[in-house]
Amino acid sequence: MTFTRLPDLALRTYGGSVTAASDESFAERDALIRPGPATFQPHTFGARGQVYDGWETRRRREPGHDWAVVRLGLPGVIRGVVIDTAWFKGNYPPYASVEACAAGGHPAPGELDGWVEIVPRSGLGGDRVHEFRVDDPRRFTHVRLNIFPDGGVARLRVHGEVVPDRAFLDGLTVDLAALENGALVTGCSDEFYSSPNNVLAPGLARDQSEGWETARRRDGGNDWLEVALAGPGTVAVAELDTTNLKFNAPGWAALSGADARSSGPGGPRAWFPLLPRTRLQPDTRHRFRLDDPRPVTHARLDIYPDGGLARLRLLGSLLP
Ligand SMILES: NC(=O)NC(NC(N)=O)C(=O)[O-]
Repeated sequence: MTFTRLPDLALRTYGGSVTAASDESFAERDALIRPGPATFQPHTFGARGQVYDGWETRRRREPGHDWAVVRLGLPGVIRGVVIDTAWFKGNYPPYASVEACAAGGHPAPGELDGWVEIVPRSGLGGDRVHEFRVDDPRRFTHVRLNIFPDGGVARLRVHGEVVPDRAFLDGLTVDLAALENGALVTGCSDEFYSSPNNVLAPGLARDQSEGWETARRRDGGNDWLEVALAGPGTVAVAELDTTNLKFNAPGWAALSGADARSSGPGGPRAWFPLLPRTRLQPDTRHRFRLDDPRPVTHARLDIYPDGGLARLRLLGSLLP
């Protein structure tokens, strides 16, 4: 699997923040982790110059280089970094590198230490997407983008596997299907309009695009997705949220569970029902108490016949 299929651990909507930068005279650092591709309108000049949807520093007149620190919304193992210089044509940085560090607690940017290089100083082009594979098995909480010597970067994507802090999971009732707890969509019938991992994202979906939406289905079948949960656990409450799906909510949904420890991670899943086929309403947060005490490692959501979902929450507890 290409690393760009993994969640972007730095994404603003996953709780990421650009906490410091050496300079942001031309365009604000926050744009680096905005969802979606960068936009551009030529000949749009503000008080600071041409307006860019990205982070852009001033032309340096002294030695040194510019940098921006990003706190990952979802700490984890970084599998690859994307540096996108979209629309920066005469003002892109010719070189960049990326460092990462792991910090506990809630440090201020200046208190971070133990930086290690995860992308060596590499050449960049203007208005281009650059993908760098990362091969370091450690869990990181922050990254630092260095650009040499200055210029503009539209987006920084930090793809990887979420590794949650177990201290905030063990012995508690948590969302076993949350991206931030380490859950991940492992299979899906259709992602025509938007990614199925969206249903595991933190917070509420602000609009239809922040949920999962499938194409209209014409073959008599039904759409579905499969989630690897945060770990083996029992599910007490299922929340199926169709918020923002007003004319395209599924008519019905069913939920199943499976314990992959009995069949092996790649083996066939022995699904058993957690919630029978149940009628759904558009634009509604549905909550259901489940009463099956069997532990599960995976969940499968079937929607009938198509549509999508804003969020899927599976509240329960991990096995000790
Ligand atoms: N935001 C800018 O105006 N940047 C630059 N200039 C133009 N025209 O884009 C530059 O780097 O001097």
